[in-house]
Amino acid sequence: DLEASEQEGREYIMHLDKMAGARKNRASLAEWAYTSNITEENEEKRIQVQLELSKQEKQAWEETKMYRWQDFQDFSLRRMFKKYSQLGVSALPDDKYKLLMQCVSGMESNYATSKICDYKNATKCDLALEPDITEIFAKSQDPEELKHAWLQWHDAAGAPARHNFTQYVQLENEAAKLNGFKDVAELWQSEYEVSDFEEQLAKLWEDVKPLYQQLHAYVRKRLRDKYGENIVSARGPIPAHLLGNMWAQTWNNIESFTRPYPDKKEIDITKAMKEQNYTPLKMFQMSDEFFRSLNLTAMPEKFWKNSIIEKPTDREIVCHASAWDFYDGEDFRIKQCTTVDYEYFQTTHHEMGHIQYFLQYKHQPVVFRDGANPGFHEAVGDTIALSVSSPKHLRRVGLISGDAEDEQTEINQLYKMGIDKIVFLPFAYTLDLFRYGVFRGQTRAEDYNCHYWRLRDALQGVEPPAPRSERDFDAAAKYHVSADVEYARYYVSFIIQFQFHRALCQLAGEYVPEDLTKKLVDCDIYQSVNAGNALANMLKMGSSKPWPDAMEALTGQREMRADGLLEYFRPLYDWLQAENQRTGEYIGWEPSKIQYC
Ligand SMILES: C=C(C[SeH])C(=O)N1CCC[C@H]1C(=O)O
Ligand SMILES: [Zn+2]
Repeated sequence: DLEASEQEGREYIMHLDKMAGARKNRASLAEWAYTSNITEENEEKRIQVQLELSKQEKQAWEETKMYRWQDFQDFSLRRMFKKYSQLGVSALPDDKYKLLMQCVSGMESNYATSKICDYKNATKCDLALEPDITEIFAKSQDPEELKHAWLQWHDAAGAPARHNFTQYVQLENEAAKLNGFKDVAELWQSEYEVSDFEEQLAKLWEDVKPLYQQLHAYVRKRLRDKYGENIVSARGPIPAHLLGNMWAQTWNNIESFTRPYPDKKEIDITKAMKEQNYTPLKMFQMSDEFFRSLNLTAMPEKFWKNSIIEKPTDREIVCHASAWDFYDGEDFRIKQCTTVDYEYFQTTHHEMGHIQYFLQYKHQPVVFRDGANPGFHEAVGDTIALSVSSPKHLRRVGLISGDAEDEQTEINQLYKMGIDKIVFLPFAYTLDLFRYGVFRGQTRAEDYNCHYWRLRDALQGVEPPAPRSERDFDAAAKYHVSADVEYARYYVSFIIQFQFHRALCQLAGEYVPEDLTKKLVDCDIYQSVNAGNALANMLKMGSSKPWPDAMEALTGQREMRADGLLEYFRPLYDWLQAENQRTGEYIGWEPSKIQYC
């Protein structure tokens, strides 16, 4: 048959792209209907729509093979064809595709509806992750209560997912192979379009590890001072249930009793928010106002109408925060179970960052309406939140009252940022190193839990509160494992957001290297149209170019590097080294003595 010309190819792919937009709109609506009202009927409908759409995708995929797009002259046209030549899980035969959808849906609804019993009242068993268990981890300083909540949650949300997960691994790997990949690990890493992605992750970890070890040692000392050495050892990992978060992925809930200079004025943002009668809506309006102050796009009217920003009382929903693009250029939504506190103030900016990215690239062909790589999409909101969480900005909006800036206050501030941003890295790295091993067959189902804890012990220096076995499956007690969401994107985000922040701060005139009156830690880009325009120019690109081009457009660098993060936390690193020297705290940790293999 005649080789279709490049012009025919262009007409074909633009038509295909329009059809893909309508398909993705239908898929998003069915997904939204299910995750915002978890019922058998809505689950059935969602799977039905996914099945129908996968047939249409397969049909379109067959047609793209008619074109020798690899020889086309136009870069964008070649890139569009390349992306459409990847079918994803739709490459599976219908029966296996349906089974895979059922496995993931089963894990996700188990996670979303899991409940545990109250520590003091064993007959009250309606405690949900949000807000109940999250509140226990934010407030309780009773190791036994925290251990109870940790164990019950892992029993309810982790172990029951093991069978579905094992089947999901098998089917996802089959789909990956049908797309020409060895396994899902390779498929996931192909999203980053570099041949040495895993080596880059390892290199970044080597760069940050010394800083993490110093912070880990300092926190272990403070927790041992508080709970005693029978609960927190001098040289071992930190028990995971004492760090203020179910997964020990962010430690900001223990800041009040571990911060370096406790006699400095308390800066409790959550308390101030409550005292000032903040509501979830006000949090969203403040975030929207920040983005508009940068000359970025306001949330459209449908956003305010269709979003779900508080947990409904009349039905079960997936509470894990999410941002949605309905691919029609008008309908964009957030679904989250907001509570009025500092953590959700951050999350609101995180999700609004996703929506801003959707708005900035909505003119792109559907196939380019994506982050430059998955990490970029996770970094936008967090980058804005780095300005919002600066003392300068919090003072501007009245969430902290004036306090003379001095060395000790700055160390307290960097500590507060560090127990959020530095400690997250080994957690994120562990989660996908674990799953890479599973998808590659290096970790068999009978070793899931042992390998998961070996990695968390070795990389994060945390240990479970009690012995674990293969009757458990603790990895699935984390949303992203139960919901089939890749996690290296957050590891990448927590690195590159500091490269973005530094570049934006320079553009805003808020940061001047070597100028002590313009320090990175004090930077707040609020109202800087200059910074906002540069950010918008990068976001508008979507995934139309390889991500080094997007990174270069904003930062002048073409690779992800830890230098932004290390520069930001430099004063804290120096302080921690001196402090751990002073107390003689052991740096690093010996293997856990808890039985988990
Ligand atoms: C807020 C979201 C939705 Se994209 C999220 O999953 N995050 C944001 C930070 C890390 C990760 C998590 O909660 O584990
Ligand atoms: Zn996100």
